[in-house]
Amino acid sequence: ATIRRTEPTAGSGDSARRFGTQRVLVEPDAASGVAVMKFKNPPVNSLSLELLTEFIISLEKLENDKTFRGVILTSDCPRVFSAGLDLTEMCGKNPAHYAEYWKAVQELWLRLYLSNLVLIAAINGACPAGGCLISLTCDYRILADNPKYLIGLNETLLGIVAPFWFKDTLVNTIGHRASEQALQLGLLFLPAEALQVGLVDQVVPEDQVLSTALSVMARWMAIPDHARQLTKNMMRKTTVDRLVKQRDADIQNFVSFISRDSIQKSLQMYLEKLKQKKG
Ligand SMILES: CCCCCCCC/C=C/C/C=C/C(=O)SCCNC(=O)CCNC(=O)[C@H](O)C(C)(C)COP(=O)(O)OP(=O)(O)OC[C@H]1O[C@@H](n2cnc3c(N)ncnc32)[C@H](O)[C@@H]1OP(=O)(O)O
Repeated sequence: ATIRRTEPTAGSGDSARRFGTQRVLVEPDAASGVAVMKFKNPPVNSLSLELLTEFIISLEKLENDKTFRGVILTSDCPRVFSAGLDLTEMCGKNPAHYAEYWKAVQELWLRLYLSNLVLIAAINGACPAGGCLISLTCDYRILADNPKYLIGLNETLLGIVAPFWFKDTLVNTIGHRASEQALQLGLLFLPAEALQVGLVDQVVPEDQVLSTALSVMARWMAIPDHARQLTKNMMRKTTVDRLVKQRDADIQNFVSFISRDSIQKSLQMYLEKLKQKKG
């Protein structure tokens, strides 16, 4: 993927010179040190290998540019933040592809979860499974108050299982008992429920998600970076190390699990159900 610069937005000067890739738009504001990263992989921002790769490249570019201290993650696709991992990457492929794909999923989580940036999820659409995981890696989550925008780790509804580091991220956010129930039942929470259980930090009207994210960002960026970053690292490093210590085993575990005939059948049936739903 190549990073492309696009023309500055009207009346904004150099600080808003947008850049990004085909599937990840980056709207940087050097003056404030905040960049907005938008997933743009229509129709539902499914986390394809290309999107994951482009996301990692764009995130790394922002982390290496000391101008930026905070990133807001949001969607350029209407009604959906992200539909989660791209199911077509996990069925009908070969073990080598599954391994490559899972390595990219791990990489995205590792980079987001321990990022030195302030990360705020401006959740402007449905946020199941992998989409929910991305929002959980952020420091703060704002969800649009729309009953269609469900959020949760619903993997069991597909007949699969969220891996331990998905589980750990959820437990770190909503606690063990709430996670135990949510993961086993594959719960997708309504905005009010997500707020109540602590899955999101704020629920606001849809047209206020981005502005709320910007004002929350200002509050987080008022904290001296080094102190905040060391504290974030203190809170999250044990969780990250659990995966780092067994990354290859986790990949092998994924490949053997996803390659099972029963799992392949579940995923194919789930994909077909998604397509029938439209018919
Ligand atoms: C013992 C331990 C073992 C551990 C090993 C690990 C095991 C594996 C772990 C996996 C973790 C998995 C995480 C995931 O993220 S799996 C993906 C889960 N995602 C979902 O369940 C969401 C599915 N999608 C939806 O619910 C809806 O699409 C929506 C609410 C997001 C949006 O609805 P709507 O706007 O009505 O759009 P459509 O449903 O019509 O979809 C449009 C189009 O997109 C296709 N599509 C939707 N979601 C996905 C997806 N996740 N991947 C690929 N494609 C998707 C859908 O099929 C439609 O396609 P079209 O008909 O061709 O247009």
